[in-house]
Amino acid sequence: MRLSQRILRTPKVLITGGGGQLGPGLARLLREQYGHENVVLSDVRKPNNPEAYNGPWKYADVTDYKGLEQIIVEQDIDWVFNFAALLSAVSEAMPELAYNVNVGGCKNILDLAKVHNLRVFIPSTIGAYGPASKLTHPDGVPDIDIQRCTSFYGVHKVFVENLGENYLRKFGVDFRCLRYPGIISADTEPGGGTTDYAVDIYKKAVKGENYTCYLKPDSTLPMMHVDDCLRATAEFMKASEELLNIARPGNRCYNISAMCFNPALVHDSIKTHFPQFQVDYKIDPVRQAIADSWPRRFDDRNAREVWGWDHEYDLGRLTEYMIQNLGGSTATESKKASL
Ligand SMILES: NC(=O)c1ccc[n+]([C@@H]2O[C@H](COP(=O)([O-])OP(=O)(O)OC[C@H]3O[C@@H](n4cnc5c(N)ncnc54)[C@H](O)[C@@H]3O)[C@@H](O)[C@H]2O)c1
Ligand SMILES: C[C@@H](O)[C@H](N)C(=O)O
Repeated sequence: MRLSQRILRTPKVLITGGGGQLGPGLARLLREQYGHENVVLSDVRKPNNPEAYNGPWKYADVTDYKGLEQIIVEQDIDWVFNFAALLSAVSEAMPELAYNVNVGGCKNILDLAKVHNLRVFIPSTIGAYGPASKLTHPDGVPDIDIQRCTSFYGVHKVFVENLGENYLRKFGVDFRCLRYPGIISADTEPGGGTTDYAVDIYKKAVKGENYTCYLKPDSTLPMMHVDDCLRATAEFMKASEELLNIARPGNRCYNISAMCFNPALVHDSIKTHFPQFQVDYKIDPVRQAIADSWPRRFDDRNAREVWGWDHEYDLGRLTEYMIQNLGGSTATESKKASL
């Protein structure tokens, strides 16, 4: 009964925390697939992106259960993508608020999913693993590993991964979760994470300025182009409940991976287009400690085998994309222009 209802109609979607780095792009993608009126974008801050004006926009605070419930009922929501969060560096600076949003907000969403029969997507992160994982699995941390995190953000995410899977087992809530790498986008700002340097470095290069990096040159982390991340999210959310239940019963948290790099490698990649571009280093101890505790590589073979995940962007393609979309010219374009 529940399943057939979900299959028969176009889902009505709510994106919470939708005014950040990832929400606007997800809304754009889902509106192309399900129709503009069927995707409600929401946040606690005023609309700050063009997508907010391309369809319904609501104020929604994930720590306010009743307020969320009102939107879910009035808008007849079927699927929720909960993007509301405080990222790793901000969570270290504001741990109480971070707990309320990252844990309390997700608990509200899961409770509402139980009451109103929702499919729920809550992203997790490479930050859901602690220092032991990268030592035990230097070639790629797998989906199932000991998760002893040393950042508040990581601790919150691990709790929500486990709570979501327990709501699946005990109450049948259709909870889904992908552990994202650091995400790189050209048209939206990163929200205060440890991986933000990988966006900022391109902005400086395109402006013709040098960059001072807060992570060490060899701090390797898993990274991903935003289009790969959002496509994975949309595809995973569409995968049938039967497929996911049969493949890995009770288990709904998948790693996804595309590339791994560090500041020195991005610098080299940018220099193939801007040979004069310089990077120096002024280490931020808080973000460096977080980066040091995270996996350098991610093993995402379950996502690839079970529901067909694959990435499109590697570092070379990412660099070309960032330069073009931030208004610069790649080496090939500059060469053509000079002929
Ligand atoms: N961007 C990445 O590199 C990355 C990597 C791994 C996981 N993730 C996860 O993806 C999700 C989206 O990340 P993002 O980069 O867009 O984050 P972001 O920080 O850019 O945006 C988060 C949004 O949440 C909103 N918000 C804060 N408190 C809220 C509240 N009480 N109620 C509703 N909204 C609230 C903020 O206003 C902000 O617009 C998060 O769960 C994050 O942990 C992101
Ligand atoms: C990796 C991810 O969770 C986020 N970009 C952060 O650095 O906090």
